[in-house]
Amino acid sequence: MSATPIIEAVGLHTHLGSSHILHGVSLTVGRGEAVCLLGRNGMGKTTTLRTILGLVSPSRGEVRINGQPMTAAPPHRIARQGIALVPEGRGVFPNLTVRENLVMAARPGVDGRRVWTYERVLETFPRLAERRNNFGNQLSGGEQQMITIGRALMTNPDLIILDEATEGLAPLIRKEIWAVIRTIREAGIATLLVDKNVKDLLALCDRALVMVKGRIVLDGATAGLAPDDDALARHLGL
Ligand SMILES: Nc1ncnc2c1ncn2[C@@H]1O[C@H](COP(=O)(O)OP(=O)(O)OP(=O)(O)O)[C@@H](O)[C@H]1O
Repeated sequence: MSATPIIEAVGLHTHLGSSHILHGVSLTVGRGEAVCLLGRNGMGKTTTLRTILGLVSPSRGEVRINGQPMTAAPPHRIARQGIALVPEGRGVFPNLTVRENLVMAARPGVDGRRVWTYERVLETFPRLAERRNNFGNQLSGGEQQMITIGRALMTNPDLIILDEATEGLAPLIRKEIWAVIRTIREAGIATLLVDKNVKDLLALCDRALVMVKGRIVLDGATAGLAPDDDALARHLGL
């Protein structure tokens, strides 16, 4: 196993319009590591992800992916480094079947492996297996979110980034999605998760980062953090 982190962000400053949103954000995600990024609304979590993924350019700071400089690189180059994004909202094609939605995303991983096949994704999401011949527009919100995660898996990634993947989903579906994240983690794929369900995230992740007003104020193992931890509660307004 290589010690080079998959993602290394160093001192990122990002402006959106005339607003200075990120104030020197540094973070790493190592191989196989599950990391969550926590923070109240508007603290800069999505902006951090977008800066790392090349969707916005930082005014200062550096992004390295697998040790290579990738600051503001085009998003498809970053994707080719084995990084898959599951965005907030769905993006499922309404006129394609579940099978077509999944298969169109298939591609080998960075090292050429093709371990995540259509069949394996259906085994991971029995609910999608039942619906495999349905069209995208016949699916519930939770099923659509499962497709977006399934599509990310079909790219045989080293890291999956999930931004609010369980937003607006029923508790039962949310539980199913967390179970899949656990499976993904056990398969050795790193995850970077942003979500509002702090308790669930602490139970799922190895490490937690907490953002306040564009800065990372806490970075530590989740093993030492309880959901009612004082510092955590203060920063998250729990
Ligand atoms: N296009 C924009 N121009 C100016 N400010 C923006 C723009 N987009 C977002 N912001 C501001 O940037 C700040 C950080 O937003 P960001 O979406 O990164 O926060 P977040 O922590 O992901 O919050 P949320 O959980 O609400 O998505 C917010 O205060 C937001 O109002």
